[in-house]
Formats: sequence, C-alpha cells, structure tokens
Amino acid sequence: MISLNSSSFLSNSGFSGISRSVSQRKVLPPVVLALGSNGRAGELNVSAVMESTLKELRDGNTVLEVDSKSAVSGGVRDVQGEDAATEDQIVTPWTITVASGYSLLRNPHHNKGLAFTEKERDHHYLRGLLPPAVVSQDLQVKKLMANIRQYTVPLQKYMAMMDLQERNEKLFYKLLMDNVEELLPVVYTPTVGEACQKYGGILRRPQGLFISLNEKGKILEVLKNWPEKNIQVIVVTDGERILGLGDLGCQGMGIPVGKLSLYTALGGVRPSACLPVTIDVGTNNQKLLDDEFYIGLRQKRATGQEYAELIHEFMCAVKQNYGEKVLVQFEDFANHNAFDLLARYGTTHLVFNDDIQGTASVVLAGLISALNLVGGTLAEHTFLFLGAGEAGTGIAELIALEMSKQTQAPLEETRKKIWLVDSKGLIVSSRMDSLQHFKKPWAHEHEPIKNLVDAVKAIKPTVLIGSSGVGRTFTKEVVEAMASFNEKPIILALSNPTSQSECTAEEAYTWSEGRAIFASGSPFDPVEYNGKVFVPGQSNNAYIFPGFGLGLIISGAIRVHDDMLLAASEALAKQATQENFDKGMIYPPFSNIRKISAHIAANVAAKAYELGLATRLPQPENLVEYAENCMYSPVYRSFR
Ligand SMILES: O=C([O-])CC(=O)C(=O)O
Ligand SMILES: [Mg+2]
Repeated sequence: MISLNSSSFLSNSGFSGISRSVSQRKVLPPVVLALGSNGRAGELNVSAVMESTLKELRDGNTVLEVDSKSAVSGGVRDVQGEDAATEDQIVTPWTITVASGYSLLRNPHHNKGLAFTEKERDHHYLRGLLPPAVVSQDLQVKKLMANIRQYTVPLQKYMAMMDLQERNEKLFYKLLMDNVEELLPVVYTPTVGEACQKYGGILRRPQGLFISLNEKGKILEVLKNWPEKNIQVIVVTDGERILGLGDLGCQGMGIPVGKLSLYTALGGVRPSACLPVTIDVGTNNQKLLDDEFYIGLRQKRATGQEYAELIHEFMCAVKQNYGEKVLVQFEDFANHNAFDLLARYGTTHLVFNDDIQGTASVVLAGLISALNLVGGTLAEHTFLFLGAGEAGTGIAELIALEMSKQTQAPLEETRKKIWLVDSKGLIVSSRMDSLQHFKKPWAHEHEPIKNLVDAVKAIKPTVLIGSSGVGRTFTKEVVEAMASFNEKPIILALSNPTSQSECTAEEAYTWSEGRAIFASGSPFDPVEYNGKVFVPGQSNNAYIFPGFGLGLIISGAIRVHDDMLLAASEALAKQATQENFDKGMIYPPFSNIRKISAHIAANVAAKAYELGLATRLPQPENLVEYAENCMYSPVYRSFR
C-alpha cells in the first residue's frame, strides 16, 4: 500500500500553520486514491483534511485551492498532473475512495494501532480487527521504548525502528522526537552505517526510490511511480562514499532514509514531502558484488559521460516534476563527483551538499561557541585538518569566509591560517601541480611534511580537525603534541561512524589531561577523568540540515547561498549556553533540537529574503514563530 499523506492536499508546502490546526481538529476519514476503477495497481491512501478539499475532489474539480492561509507557494493545483498533461502524454487514472478496515490498519500514514478509539473502530470497520484495549499514544511510546531497550544488538534496534516506520509513521516520529538522544544513534550514525553494510540481508520492505542505469531514459516516469506528489526535499546518494565506510553501492539507501527521518523528527518537514533516492550506477566494492544478498546492479561503477548523463537526467526530471523549489540534498558522494555536482547544479537548482556545506556549517558553529572557552577571535586561531576531501575543504572554506567577513581581510589571506594534511602529507605549494582542484587553495608555502604528528609540531595549530574517514589517526603522540602548546586544545574527530573516529572521547580527554575541548561526528558517552565528568559534543551535520532545509522551504528559496550557511552556523552557535560550556560542550543538547531547528530555519530564511532568493512573499513578521508553526506534529489526528 502506498500513500499520500493528508497534508499533501493542502499546499505545496503543507506548512503555514496547517499541521498545527490539523492536530486540533477532527479530520475526515482517510481517503484512498486508487488507480483506475479496479484499483489493480494498488491503492493510494490520502486523508483529506478539509471538507472543502474532499468536496472539490468529489465534484471532480482538480484545482485544489485548499486554504487561503496556505501561504507557502499557494495552494496545490492539479495534484495528479492530469489537467496539465498534453493530449499525447500518458496520465494515471486516479480515483478516490475512503480507506477503512484492514487496509486502514496496514497503512502506515493512518494506522494508530490500539489507539483507534471505540468510535473510530465503529466508523471505520475495525471491529474485531483489534483487541479490545484502547490505549493512548503515550502508552504506545512507553511500550515500544521498553521493547527497543530489550534489544542488546544495535542492528536489532534499527530494524525495530524501521518496522515501526513502516507500520505506524506517527508513532515512529513521536518515539524519535520524545527520545531523540537515545534513538539518534539507532536510526542514524553509527548504526545506520552497519545497516547499510548489511542492507541486502536485513531489507524487508524497500524504502525510497531506486534509480539505476536500467532506468536511463525513464527517470521522469519512475518519479511518477512515487506515491507522493508534493515533494519538498530529496536526499540523494550514489552510495560511493557512505560515511567513512566507502563504496556501499545501492545499499547506501539507508543514508537518505535516515537523513530524511531526521528532516521530519528534527526539522519538522512532513514525511510525505520527503523523498529518499539512491542512484545505482554499480559498485566497485567486490565484497558486495560477490554477496548473494546484494540488492544493487552487479557491475562496476559507471563513470564519465555515462554517469554524468544519468545524473543529469535525474536532475532535470526532478525539476520538471517538482518545480524550482524542491531541495536536492547530495549525500555521501565520492569527492570527485561531490564538488562537480555542487558546482554544476548550484546555479540551476536548489541544491545542498550535506558533507561539504552541512558539515562546514556545524563545525563553524562549534568553533564560534568554543571561542567562549578558549578566547580570541577566529582569525587569531590556527587550524590544521587531517583529511582534505569534502568535509575538510568545505569546513576550511567556510571558516576562511567567516574570518574574512569579520576582519575584512581578503579570502586569500584568511585561508593562510588554515592548513590541511591529506594521505600524502601537508598540502604545500610544491605539490600544487599534482593536487586535485579543490585542494589547491590550501597549498601554502612550507617545506613538505609527510605525516600528521610532524605537521602538528611544525604548524602548532590551536584547532585540530579530523575529516579523513580514517579511524584512530589522532594518536597519543598527536593529542599530546596538541596539549603541549595549547592550554585548551580544540580537537574535533569528525569521521563516521564510531569505528572511523580519529580518536575516542576518552582518549582525547585522557591524553590531554582533561584539557581538550572535544567533539566528534558520531556520539560518545560522557567520560569521567580525574573526578570530573566531561560531556563530548556531537559535531554532526544533523544539527544543521533539518533546520537549514526548513528555512529554505518556508521562505520558498530557489538557490542556496554560502551566506545562508553562515547564518545557520550563527543561529546554532547562539543556542549553546553557559551551562553547556561549563560541561565542556560546544553544542546545545539534541533534546532541544526542534527549537534549535526553528532558530536555524528563521536565520536561513531571513538571509534568503535579504538576498532576494525567497519566493514566499510577503516575508512573515516573526520567522522563528512561523518556522515553529510550520512544523509537522506526530500527534494522532481524530477520524470522524
Ligand atoms: O551521516 C553522518 O553522520 C554525517 C555525514 O554526513 C557523514 O559522515 O557523511
Ligand atoms: Mg554524509
């Protein structure tokens, strides 16, 4: 069963306070859109939220001007695209019926399990299909958390969460939102990494859209197979660099699925507006190619023109199908493609690379906060990176940009405070000719240095950032060197998942004798050292992308601009408090993430308006309040 969520009928945004009011009013029974009169191709469930909407549908009026308050980009017209299609185009013969009984229970958008009331059980043919007990959503949350806590293997917890998402979507989000710190490591890094490695073996119901080389020439049709029409965010991967785990081919799908569940839980974007996509051009991972359970194309990766053409077809189809304002988030592409795709589509589409830009924004926020603990301005610090790929160069560039804004010094000058080490050693000007283009701005005058520890001793950075995807590279010698010339060395071990972290929190605190200011990409538990408890921060783009995307959506932005990344960083940094700093934390806790996301969204939206890139006009007066009101609520709706 595929379904069109209630709000899909409301507006392109589904926002503008609608989800708020929806949760407070009775809604019509879930409506099923079916393919043709025989429903052969499967039903499509839609809960129509407003009487008028349904009436218009019943009247055969496909122009759905639903709600005058539906501020973001107006109402939805011609949802199925039938009116807009020319006579020679193929259309789908949708009809509409009401979901009930067994099919209602099997529909994850509408299912409430034992929380269906007596009245709903009567009205919706559920009698006998449920045991007599009627329970609250809170009790369901309590029961599921107890179940999940019983599992000792993280992958079991992951599978339990995925099953819940497929069974009862609202309960899944309620669970995740109410227990965000506990469940983030389950649906996201580190467990999602293991899930991708074993995806073929654990897959039950496929999630997201798989677009492989087999679909070349048909991508627009494939997009139309997705049941939801009003997509606002697409997270797409080609699986070539999944976290720090390398090429996982088609099994990278776990990443877009996980990222988008955070878009909803942390950023309040409606689940029905989110589309996970994996582009399968093959894999160079021989282990997967030999794995009988592998789910992708069994061939080596297509590259060059063949690769570029498939991606281009996808990007064109996305814009054609969903319009100018759909956000495409590139995720976990290999370096060589990530930079090119961002450059190629940055001027024509609303695109965002999470690994380059999201990670940069979260790290800059952490550094701005860390200045409260170490003193000085950004420009007074010296930065050394291990790893000169997407994250390393992306962060470096955003720091240089912020320094340049603060000091009025040209970017070429501020970059000189930042040094990068890659697999061949310190990036210096004598290596210029052999460097990939994205590393060239960082080739400064210096004699060559082969390894990290010597680079640390020579450059004497105040901030050390690991972004190489290679674990255990911040050795005792490296951390001790940092601690020898810094009172409070800032050490960020960003690589994911935990197995790839440059060092553990315990190592950072122990080897620096409790002086390090530490944060990592994947979570670590608090560490006790010499009687003091240190709480490591999680420097992960999950702080940024949900709020960032929300800001783009609520402003109707049509392009991403670097200043929006700075705006997001500043908003996040402002959310960290003295109480957090006292515990050694440079980020606020994830438990406040919805509020944090609203502030990030508001700052990003404000920047979009300032830059003339916003189309949702006029600008709402109070953007924080507006962002909060727009957020999806996982509370059950009442069916009449
Ligand atoms: O997914 C995460 O945890 C952060 C990220 O984007 C990556 O490591 O590629
Ligand atoms: Mg990533």
